[in-house]
Amino acid sequence: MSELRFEGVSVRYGSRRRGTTAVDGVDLTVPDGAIVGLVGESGSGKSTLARAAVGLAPVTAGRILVGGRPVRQPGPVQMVFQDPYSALDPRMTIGASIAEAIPRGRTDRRAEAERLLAQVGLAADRAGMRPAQLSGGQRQRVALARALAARPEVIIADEITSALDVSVQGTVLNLVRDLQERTGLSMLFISHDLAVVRYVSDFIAVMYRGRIVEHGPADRVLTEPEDPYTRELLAAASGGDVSDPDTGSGEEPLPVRPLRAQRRTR
Ligand SMILES: Nc1ncnc2c1ncn2[C@@H]1O[C@H](COP(=O)(O)OP(=O)(O)OP(=O)(O)O)[C@@H](O)[C@H]1O
Repeated sequence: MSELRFEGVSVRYGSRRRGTTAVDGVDLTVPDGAIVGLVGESGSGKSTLARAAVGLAPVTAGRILVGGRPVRQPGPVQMVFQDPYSALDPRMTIGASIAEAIPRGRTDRRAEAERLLAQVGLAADRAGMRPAQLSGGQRQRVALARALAARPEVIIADEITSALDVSVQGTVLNLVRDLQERTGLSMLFISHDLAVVRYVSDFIAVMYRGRIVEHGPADRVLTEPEDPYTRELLAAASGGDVSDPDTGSGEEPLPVRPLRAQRRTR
């Protein structure tokens, strides 16, 4: 896995006179093997920044590096979206969708697809099913398996739990943490919801009107926020509205401190 680095990245849509600067001179690093949570309200530019890393938004200034080299397309960054249907062909079986994303030259694609299914917590017999036969949470697991199939250096997850029931969000977040620990993935994890971001992140970056207004270790940003906008987000999220499946009923709110940071400091 590799570091993802945005250096002075700007993205502008539209004409010079009547356009929008969606991303405005962003410097942001996702260290090798870390999860960076990117949080901010709708329209702050999070998705545009992510899309720039996979060639889906025009970089008008700055550069994006993976492992110190300018990012190539198609390349080492894989993105998972809010709506897993965008990545999964409804006519294809789950197994075929995953196998299709495995780079050519690998011998047993079927076995590899089954290994990836297991890695995201789905039984091998799901391979013959189609997306419509799965729940939203299961589809998101398949989307993650498909992203992993491409052997990326970095994964960008853009609002991957936003369309899920609250009771399912926690299981997908736990999967993200487990995958990161097992594979050493570098990950940019985007959500408008700080309660979600703090559950998985080593570092948190806060985006507001196209700029990063705060960035630091998750613990520090959550306990000593420097920017007033971060404080607002914290106040809004302090109840914690994500269920943690590990706590039994699935209805317990998340603790205010992120579990990830707690584990690291034990
Ligand atoms: N293809 C596009 N053409 C023109 N403007 C765009 C385009 N995509 C995004 N924008 C604008 O760029 C700004 C940032 O949008 P973006 O979707 O990146 O924000 P976001 O923080 O990801 O919000 P959301 O979570 O709602 O997607 C917004 O003002 C949006 O209207």
